[in-house]
Formats: sequence, structure tokens, C-alpha cells
Amino acid sequence: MSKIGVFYGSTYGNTANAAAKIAAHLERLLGQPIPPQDIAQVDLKTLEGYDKLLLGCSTWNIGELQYDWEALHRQLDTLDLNGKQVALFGCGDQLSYPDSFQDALGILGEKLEERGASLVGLWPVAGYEHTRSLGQRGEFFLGLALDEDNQAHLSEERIAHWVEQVFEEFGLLMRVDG
Ligand SMILES: Cc1cc2nc3c(=O)[nH]c(=O)nc-3n(C[C@H](O)[C@H](O)[C@H](O)COP(=O)(O)O)c2cc1C
Repeated sequence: MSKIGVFYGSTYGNTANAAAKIAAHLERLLGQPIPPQDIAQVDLKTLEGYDKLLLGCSTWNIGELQYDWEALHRQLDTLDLNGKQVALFGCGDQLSYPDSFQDALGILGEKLEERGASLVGLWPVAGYEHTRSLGQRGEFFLGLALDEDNQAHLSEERIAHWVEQVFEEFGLLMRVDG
């Protein structure tokens, strides 16, 4: 069984709440608890001990990583994530910061790809009103884009749908053929 971890960085608690909900869905699907961990409270090297990671980061200061991830930015260069699948999620505010909405997904995603990880859990940009995002590649965000400031009513459904998608992309769906 693959080792799965959920880590997040969060300033006002929005991404922390999302991480808790994501972990609860994973627990239901896997039948075992996956306690979310605050990235500020762990040694970054811990991430190397997991096969599959779900990493949460909000965007702050007009296009920057959330503070705890920002503080770890240089240390990220020392990580070996070869062979690991990573699913990103983040919180942002598309109406107040339309030109940098969810930039953290792009900054973190590109760094993790540089370190050998492959990203799963890409999420369609349809349904958002931003104008520009470093977190966007083609018609997709590099992970689940949540907006507790303007679209909180959509978050539960987005999370439920996305966790199912990631679970499948992680190759964890039990298939009964024939
Ligand atoms: C000073 C400030 C700067 C922000 N900059 C951005 C930004 O550039 N892009 C974005 O999408 N959201 C931005 N946000 C919105 C936050 O990402 C959003 O409120 C998020 O839900 C916070 O999540 P957290 O509590 O997990 O840190 C900013 C918020 C503040 C107060």
C-alpha cells in the first residue's frame, strides 16, 4: 500500500480547513486515517517518505506562496521527489486578486516538477473569473483552486469531486474486471 500524506500551509485557516475536509474524504475512500499536517510543524524532508502527496498552499502578498511555504522555498531545492505523485490544492481570492489568482499553485507546482514529482489533480479553469494566474496551464489549474472569499458555497462539492479524481489518478481505485 502506498504511503499517502496531506500537508498544508495556511495563514487564516482556509487551506487548513480544506486539508481537513480532503483528509476526511481520503479516510472514507481508503478506510484509514490520513491526518493533515501543518508544513510549519514538520521537517520538509519528511515529504520524501511518502509515495503520494496532497499539498495545500494559499497565495499571499499578490502572487506569493503562503508564508510557511515561502520560508521553505529554498529548502525545496534539496528535495528528491522522483517517482512521486503530487496533487496540489490552494485557496485564493479571484475578485480581489484577479491577476495573481492561485499563483502559488504555479510557483509550488513548477518547483515540485523540477524536483522530480509528477502533478495530478489538475482542475478546469471554467467557473472562475480571474484574468491571469501562474497556477494555470492551458485550460487547467495545476491543482484544486478554492476561493473561500467568493465561492465558499462551491468548496464542498469541488473538494469531494477532486478527491475522487486524485484517488483515481493515484491508481488507488479497486478495479474488478471480468
Ligand atoms: C494581503 C493579501 C494578499 C493576497 N494575495 C492573493 C493573491 O495574490 N492571489 C490570490 O489568489 N489570493 C490572494 N489573497 C487571498 C488569500 O489567498 C485567501 O484569503 C485565502 O483564502 C487565504 O487562505 P489561508 O487562510 O489558508 O492562508 C490575499 C489575501 C491577502 C489578505
